[in-house]
Amino acid sequence: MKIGFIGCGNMATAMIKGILDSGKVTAEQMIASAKSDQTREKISSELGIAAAKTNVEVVDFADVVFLAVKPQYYEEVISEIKDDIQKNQVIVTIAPGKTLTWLSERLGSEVKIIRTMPNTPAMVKEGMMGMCKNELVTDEELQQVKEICESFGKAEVVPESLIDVVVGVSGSSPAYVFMFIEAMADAAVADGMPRAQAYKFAAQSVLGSAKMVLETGKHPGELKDMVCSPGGTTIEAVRVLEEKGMRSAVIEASKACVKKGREM
Ligand SMILES: NC(=O)C1=CN([C@@H]2O[C@H](COP(=O)(O)OP(=O)(O)OC[C@H]3O[C@@H](n4cnc5c(N)ncnc54)[C@H](OP(=O)(O)O)[C@@H]3O)[C@@H](O)[C@H]2O)C=CC1
Ligand SMILES: O=C(O)[C@@H]1CCC=N1
Repeated sequence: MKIGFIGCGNMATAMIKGILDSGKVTAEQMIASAKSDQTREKISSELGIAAAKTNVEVVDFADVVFLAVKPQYYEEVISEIKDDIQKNQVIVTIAPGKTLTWLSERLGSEVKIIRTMPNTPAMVKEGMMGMCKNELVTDEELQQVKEICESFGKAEVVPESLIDVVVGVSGSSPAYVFMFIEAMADAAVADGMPRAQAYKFAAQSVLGSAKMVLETGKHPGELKDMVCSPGGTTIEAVRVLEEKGMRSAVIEASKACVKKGREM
């Protein structure tokens, strides 16, 4: 299978590296385009795959084409490539807000489309992706693309109605987690710990806690209770987090994120 990326920024670079490292596809089977000469140079030198001069070149080469430009450029890029898309090709989108209906109206009603929402932890092969398809994509084609995407993390098929929710819970959420890590480290620095050490302690605690949720199958509340000794330190922190509205802040932030995605 030949894979192409239109746009090669943060998200595409992470995905391409994961795909290449998995060995499922060779560098000769991949191509990517970008706006600037500088990025095209990086595609050849850092990723070691062909750098396309035009977006049409990507479509002419690949069986599966990822649209990895910012949502505001989707319309422009689609009008550039739509006449070159063949019936057996699959177009994979990664932008928030661009529904299968919106995409079909612009790409053409006969085009196979998979709509996904990845996240940047793909850079360390710990991504989380939600994906859905239009009726022209076969289950086998969806499975093939899913397997490619699993080379940079986990992927799950969801109904399209949940893709905006995926933006809130995993597409954008790494940003909230980084803020949480930064804040915990700031507190440690305030109490005298060197900054680099503070990031390590904070990040490893988040990594370990996330693993506990995934690997023990226990309710997060139960895991929280296991840390809170009666009359101890943790329950004091939990009391202040509740007082400051931590859970509500996260819920409201995530709902604002989902709302924005629906409006895009
Ligand atoms: N960043 C994230 O955490 C996530 C992003 N996404 C989605 O991924 C998509 C890409 O985001 P991200 O990687 O962060 O963005 P970047 O800005 O990092 O990358 C965008 C890329 O698109 C290229 N580009 C711009 N215009 C064109 C064009 N007309 N033709 C070809 N290439 C073009 C740019 O080229 P150049 O480098 O030359 O400027 C750049 O390589 C977006 O739709 C975003 O919503 C989804 C989930 C998470
Ligand atoms: O902020 C954004 O719009 C993109 C989509 C999800 C993460 N980044």
